[in-house]
Amino acid sequence: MSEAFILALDQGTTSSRAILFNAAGEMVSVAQKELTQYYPQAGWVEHDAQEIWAAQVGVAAEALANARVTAKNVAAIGITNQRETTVVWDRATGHPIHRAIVWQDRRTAQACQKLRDDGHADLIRSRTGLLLDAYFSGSKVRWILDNVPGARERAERGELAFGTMDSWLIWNFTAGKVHVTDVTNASRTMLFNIHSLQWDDELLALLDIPRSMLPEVRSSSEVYGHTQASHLGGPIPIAGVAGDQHAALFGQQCIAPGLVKNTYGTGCFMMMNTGDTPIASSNQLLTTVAWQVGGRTQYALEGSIFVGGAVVKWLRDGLGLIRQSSDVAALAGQVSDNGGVYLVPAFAGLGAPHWESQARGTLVGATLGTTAAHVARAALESICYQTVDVLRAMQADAGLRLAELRVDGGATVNPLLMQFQADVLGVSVVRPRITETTALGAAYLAGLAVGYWSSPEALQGQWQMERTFDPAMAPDVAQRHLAGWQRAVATARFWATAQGAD
Ligand SMILES: Nc1ncnc2c1ncn2[C@@H]1O[C@H](COP(=O)(O)OP(=O)(O)O)[C@@H](O)[C@H]1O
Ligand SMILES: O=P(O)(O)OC[C@H](O)CO
Repeated sequence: MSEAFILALDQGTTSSRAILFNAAGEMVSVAQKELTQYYPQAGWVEHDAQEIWAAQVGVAAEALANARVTAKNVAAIGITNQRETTVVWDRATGHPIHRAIVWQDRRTAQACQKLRDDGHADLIRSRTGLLLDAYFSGSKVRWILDNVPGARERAERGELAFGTMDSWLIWNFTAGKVHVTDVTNASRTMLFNIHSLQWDDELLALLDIPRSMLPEVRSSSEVYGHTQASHLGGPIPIAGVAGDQHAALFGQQCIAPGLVKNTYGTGCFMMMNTGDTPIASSNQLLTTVAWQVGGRTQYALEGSIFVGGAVVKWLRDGLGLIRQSSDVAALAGQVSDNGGVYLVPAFAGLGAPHWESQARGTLVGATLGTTAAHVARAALESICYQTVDVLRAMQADAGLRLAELRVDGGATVNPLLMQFQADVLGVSVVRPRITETTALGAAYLAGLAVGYWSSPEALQGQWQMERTFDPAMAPDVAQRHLAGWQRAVATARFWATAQGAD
C-alpha cells in the first residue's frame, strides 16, 4: 500500500485549518480559511456554524489535494477545536437555531453573577473543576433556550441538539448519524462531572438544560464514525477528538505529570499535566481533563487568558496601527522599552488568575511622548505579564518551580515576544520545530486509535526543539516591569468595580 497519512482538523477561533501529517509527525500540507467574527453588541461574539462547517470541509479537501493524497491514503482524521463555543441545532434539519456563541462572549456574565450570588459556585467548582463564569458553555446553552422563540419547548421534545465544534463537525461529517463529544470538550461545558466522567443531572437542573440535547461523551482516542464518502472522496474514520489546548498539551508531549505548555493564539492557555489525579487549585486556576486515552484519564491544571494574540489583531483592526500582524515586532522594536505605558487587554474581562468579568481594556502611563511604538510594545508585553501571573499561580498550586516553558501557537513566531516572555518569567522559553502542536496532538490521538502509531511513549522521539529563549534581563528590571503591570491590573479592576460596570 502507498504511504498513509493522518489528517488533523483544527477548528480555531479565528480560522479553520487542515494539516496532513506523516508517520514521522511532519507536516505534509496545510490549508487554512479565516472565519467571520460577528460582534452584534458590546461583549458579544458569534460565529456562523454553517460557515465553519463549509470552511472545515473545504480546507480538508484542499489539504488532501495540495499533497495529491486521496481519502484511501488517510488512515484517520483527528479533530481539535476552540472549546466552549456553543451551537444548538435542529436534529431533523441539521440547521443551527442561532449563531454559535463564542467562548469570548460575555452576554451571560450577569446570569453567572446571579448563580454566584445564589451560592452555587462551590458546587460547580467541586463537580466540574471550573469557576462559575460566562466563558463556559452551560450558561450559553441556557441563553439560547431562553431567547430563541420556541427553543425550550423544542429542546424538551428532544428536537434540538447541543454541541461544541467537535460535535458539530462530526454530526455533519456523518450526516447526522453520530452525536458525540470527548471528555475534554465535555469538561469545559460546566455540565460535566470530571470525577465520574458523566453529565451531571444536578447541574443540568440548575441551568435548566434538558439532558436529551447533549452529545454522548467518549474518550479522546477511538473511532467515533466515518466521514460520508461525498465529503472527502471516500469514508475516513474520525478517530481522535480533543479541545485545542488539550491537544496542544498532547502534541507537546507533555504526557507526564509536571510538564507544562503555553499556547499563544487568540487567547493564551497554559496547561500543566497533573497525572491521574485532578488537583483543586487554590489560586483560581481551572481543573480540567487533559485527555482520556487507552482507558486512562489524565487531568490538568489550566490558566486561561482571554486576550493573547488577539491584542495584536486589535492593534491591526481596532486601532489601525499596523497593516498585518507580523508588522507588530518592527513597530514595537522602534522603542527599547515601554516608556512607562501598560496595556491591560481586558476586552472580554480578565480570566486567570484574576477572574474579573467586568474589567475592560485599560491603558495607563501615557505621556505626550508616548508613540504608537510604545502602545505596540505595551500590547506585546501584556501577553507576557499575563503569562507570568498564571505561571506563578500554577507553580504555587503544584508546589514546584518550572525549569522551562514549552510554547506554541500563532504568536510564537514573534521573537521579541518570546524573548520578553523569557525575561519577565526568568525561565527559558522553548519553541518546538512544529508549532502547530494543536493539530499534531489531534493527529496523534487519531493515529493511536487506529494503530498508525503504537503508543504515546513511542511518539516521544518526535518532539524537537527549534529555538530556546533564555532570560537576559536583569532581575531588578524585570521586577520593576512586573510591579508596573500589577498596578495597571489594579487600575483595571478598580475601573470595573468602582463603576458598578455594565
Ligand atoms: N507576529 C505576530 N506577533 C504577535 N502575534 C501574532 C503575530 N502573528 C499573528 N499573531 C496573533 O496570533 C493569533 C493567531 O494564532 P492562532 O494560533 O492561529 O490562533 P487561533 O487558534 O486562536 O485562531 C492572532 O491573534 C494574531 O493576532
Ligand atoms: O481557538 P484558540 O486557539 O484561540 O483556543 C480557544 C480556546 O479553546 C478557548 O477556550
